[in-house]
Amino acid sequence: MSGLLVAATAPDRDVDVEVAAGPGEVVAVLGANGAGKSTALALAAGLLRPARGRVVLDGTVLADAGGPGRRPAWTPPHRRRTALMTQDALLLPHLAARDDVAFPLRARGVGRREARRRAEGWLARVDAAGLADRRPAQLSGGQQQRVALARALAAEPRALLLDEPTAALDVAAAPAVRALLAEVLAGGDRCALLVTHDVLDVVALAHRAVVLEHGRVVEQGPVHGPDGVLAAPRSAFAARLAGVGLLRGTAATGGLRRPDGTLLPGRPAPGCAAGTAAVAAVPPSALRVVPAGTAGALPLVVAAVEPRGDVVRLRAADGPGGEPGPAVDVPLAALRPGAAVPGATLAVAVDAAAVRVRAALG
Ligand SMILES: Nc1ncnc2c1ncn2[C@@H]1O[C@H](COP(=O)(O)OP(=O)(O)OP(=O)(O)O)[C@@H](O)[C@H]1O
Repeated sequence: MSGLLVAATAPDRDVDVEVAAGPGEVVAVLGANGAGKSTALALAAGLLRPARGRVVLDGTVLADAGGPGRRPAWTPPHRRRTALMTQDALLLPHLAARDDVAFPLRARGVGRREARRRAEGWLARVDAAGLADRRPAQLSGGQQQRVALARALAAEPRALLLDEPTAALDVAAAPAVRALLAEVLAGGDRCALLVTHDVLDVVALAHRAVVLEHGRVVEQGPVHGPDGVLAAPRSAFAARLAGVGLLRGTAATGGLRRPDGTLLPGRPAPGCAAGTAAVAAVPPSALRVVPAGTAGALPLVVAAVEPRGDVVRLRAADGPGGEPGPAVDVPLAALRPGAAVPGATLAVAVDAAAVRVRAALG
């Protein structure tokens, strides 16, 4: 099998994940702090030995804890054809960028001159040719990440492991590094796992996403499309990341039956049978404030008020499982006195076509 499979339990941590990336696929690994994202990458990179399960890259078993009919196996990190890039570039302080990038090549036995020549090529690849002679102290955060990416690529990995690569960068540097990653990740059959808390990284770089909670995969699917993890999330974490409200109930013809008996209009996804536990993903664009008493309107009790440019986002309280409450955007000039305060009750019309109803997570 081509691509990367991490189906393993970490030692001494309550993390037991199954994450796969096919050839050329970028998989975003999402979840709250402590969910197990970095642990999944550490298992792939060989920084942790699995207590159970295995890690396989392009059909080669990199790690196997062994078991009935399976021998234990272990490939050390530097032999794995994986490259890890973290939010801190971790460049060696005494080395010029050229020598830092040449480091993995030298470790693989490439001669000094040839390693430097190739290192310069990789620096050029990440638009950092002019930085070859500089040491880390002479580089900005964004420049350091470019050099770190060149070093990762120099190892010619089959799997790139990116742990919050844009998290430490300022608002000017992050888009440039993101664009560079998009270029590097596009095409070819090298796969990647991308840990991020940034929805822009997810939409710009990833094809699929897995969501971890307490060391387990709770949700996975494509990033894009109407039933993707962002448009139709099923976990509270993915809904919050996507800026989408999430309501619980049971699937019904024409929407979601809420515990209070009201029907939230929406489109049940294929296979989401009426009467089964379900969640509705409600983007702010699906809601519109209408005059009180409008036929079919639902009440929204404001819990939080967030100014956003020329609109104010009025958000209902979170659900019992921490699901983000649905929110409606109201143009500043259209706000009535008393509407933009916690406790206010608004009437909202729901665009059923924009609300996706999917089976609740087990
Ligand atoms: N070095 C360690 N030794 C023991 N337990 C650890 C270690 N590092 C992390 N853990 C535990 O393993 C679990 C998963 O941590 P991990 O760092 O993988 O989460 P994460 O999703 O990457 O979080 P974050 O977003 O904060 O980076 C947590 O319970 C954490 O406390």
